[in-house]
Amino acid sequence: MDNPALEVLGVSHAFGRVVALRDVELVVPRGRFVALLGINGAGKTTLFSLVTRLYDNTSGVIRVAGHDLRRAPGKALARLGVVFQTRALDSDLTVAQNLSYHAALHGIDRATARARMAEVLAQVDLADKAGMKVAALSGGQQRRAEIARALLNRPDLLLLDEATTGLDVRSRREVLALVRGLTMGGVSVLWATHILDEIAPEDLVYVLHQGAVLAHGEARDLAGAEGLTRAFLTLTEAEA
Ligand SMILES: Nc1ncnc2c1ncn2[C@@H]1O[C@H](COP(=O)(O)OP(=O)(O)OP(=O)(O)O)[C@@H](O)[C@H]1O
Repeated sequence: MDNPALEVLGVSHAFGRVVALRDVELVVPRGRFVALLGINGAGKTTLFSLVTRLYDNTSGVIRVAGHDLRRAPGKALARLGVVFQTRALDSDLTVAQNLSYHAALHGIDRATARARMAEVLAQVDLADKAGMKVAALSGGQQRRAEIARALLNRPDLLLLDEATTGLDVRSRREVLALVRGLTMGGVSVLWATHILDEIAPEDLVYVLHQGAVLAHGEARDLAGAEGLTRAFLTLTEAEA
């Protein structure tokens, strides 16, 4: 259990001539909320696609909870929960139907799935919505249902790609608070965002720009006296 939840070591990726990631080094320690901060095109989704094995990483090493993604993909992916940018639930099915389908995909037996469903719906405060069609939920509730889905296999590491996109201010705050709360229960989080005010002073932050990590550390240290927005602009403008 001492291994970091995620280690990305010397990882690069290109789409033809477009270099999307350059020698990226990133670590998510156990129980931490880590923000991956970058503007559109920085490489956040590409990094997530490598960690989820949508793309094969041909350079460097990626380990999830100590399991090498190339040598032991099954073990590594079993420790992972993912909330993608695009909606992943079937809106014509109920929350419970969506979750049981996903549990079956993970090879979780029916009795365990039923218990886990109750557990994860309570974690995201949707215990009373299991029987509702996804289409009837608010945007914030749908995001929470997606987080519940990602928690079904009790992951060590939760990846969320721009999870608050399209949500109003209140729902955004709720989703963020909920995910931060999960770290108290031992889940480690990698939260990709371009929204600076989603980051708290105690968070670990990786600033990704044009595929490279420009800086990392606790947000309060990166922000210094000038504040995080100014520090981010200074870092990324120097590279523009
Ligand atoms: N399938 C692809 N084919 C070609 N180029 C791609 C592909 N996917 C991403 N890219 C390019 O790789 C770079 C990184 O893109 P990526 O989607 O990872 O960034 P991002 O930080 O997730 O941005 P966004 O927030 O807009 O999703 C960009 O220059 C993008 O145009």
